[in-house]
Amino acid sequence: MDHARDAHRTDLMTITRFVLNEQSKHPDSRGDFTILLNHIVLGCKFVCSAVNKAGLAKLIGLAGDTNVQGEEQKKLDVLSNEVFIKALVSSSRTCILVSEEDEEATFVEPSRRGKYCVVFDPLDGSSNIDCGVSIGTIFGIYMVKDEGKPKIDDVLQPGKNMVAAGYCMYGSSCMFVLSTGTGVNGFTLDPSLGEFILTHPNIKIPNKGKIYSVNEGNAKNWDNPTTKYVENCKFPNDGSPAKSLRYVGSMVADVHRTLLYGGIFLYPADKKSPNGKLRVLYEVFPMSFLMEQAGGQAFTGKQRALDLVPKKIHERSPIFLGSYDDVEEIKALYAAGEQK
Ligand SMILES: O=P(O)(O)OC[C@H]1O[C@](O)(COP(=O)(O)O)[C@@H](O)[C@@H]1O
Repeated sequence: MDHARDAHRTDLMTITRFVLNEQSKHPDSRGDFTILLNHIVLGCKFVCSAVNKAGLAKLIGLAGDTNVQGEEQKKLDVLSNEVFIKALVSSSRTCILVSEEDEEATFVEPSRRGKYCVVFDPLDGSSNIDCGVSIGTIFGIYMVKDEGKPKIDDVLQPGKNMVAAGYCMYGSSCMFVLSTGTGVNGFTLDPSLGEFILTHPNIKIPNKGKIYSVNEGNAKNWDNPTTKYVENCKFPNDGSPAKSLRYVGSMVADVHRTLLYGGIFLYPADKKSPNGKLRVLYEVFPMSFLMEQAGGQAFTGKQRALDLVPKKIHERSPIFLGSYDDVEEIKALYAAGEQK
């Protein structure tokens, strides 16, 4: 699809108009879904402007605290987290919030409570924040079972139960990519309008790609199927050309490229981190939801990623996601490994 040529055909479809149209697919939510998404969009615009002027506004560097992951928090991590917590609570459409930066889930007070649970990574790619390389925000949305009595089990659900997921990438352009369960659409922020405009309608990932994306620095600790798969990418044994390696080190940026160009992104388990590094609720699930909606797939090394049932809110899982045929290859290697 030639997005630039088709842009005029999407007749300046703003994300607000788009979501309003989507709203008709959520007849039960009385506009709640639109209001919630507009508050997430507002949070992304706020963070986008803070990231753009980080160097000028002394927002570079460490905040001085450590988060639940044991990571030193960056000033922008803390600011982004506060922005999204405020935006989500002020929407009066949420009841449980799970953030990468907060040890415990936030239960919204009854007077401002709504029916949605939001899991999010307010600023993903922290290792790239201070050098201006693309970073992003990732989110997933669940419906609460009983609005009157929200429980932590309402977010410890399989990823396939999410009603929407998305990310916002703060890169050379600011892009908001969203799925509400009926395909994936991309919106580019027009800074002069302050509006996200539909520029990438109905994104479909190519069935097979020419790119693999992994931190090869961990190679010595990988298991056999992963080692074999990456070896095949570099030295294909079927005469096909070698894949190119691309790795930004920000999941949002690496997954965004994979979604548009095809190929595979993997963060496997290794001897040092047997559950991998990436968090199930607010990294693995939203990206897997988007990948499946775009025609790709997401695999943990053992199962379909969206079938996972997390036991803890900051649980980690290995992940292999991207073009359908590329992920099939690694699934076959793990299946073969199991037979041995
Ligand atoms: O530096 P590594 O080990 O390759 O890890 C990079 C991965 O870690 C992350 O930065 C983790 O996310 P946070 O920065 O939000 O903690 C991902 O964005 C990225 O894919």
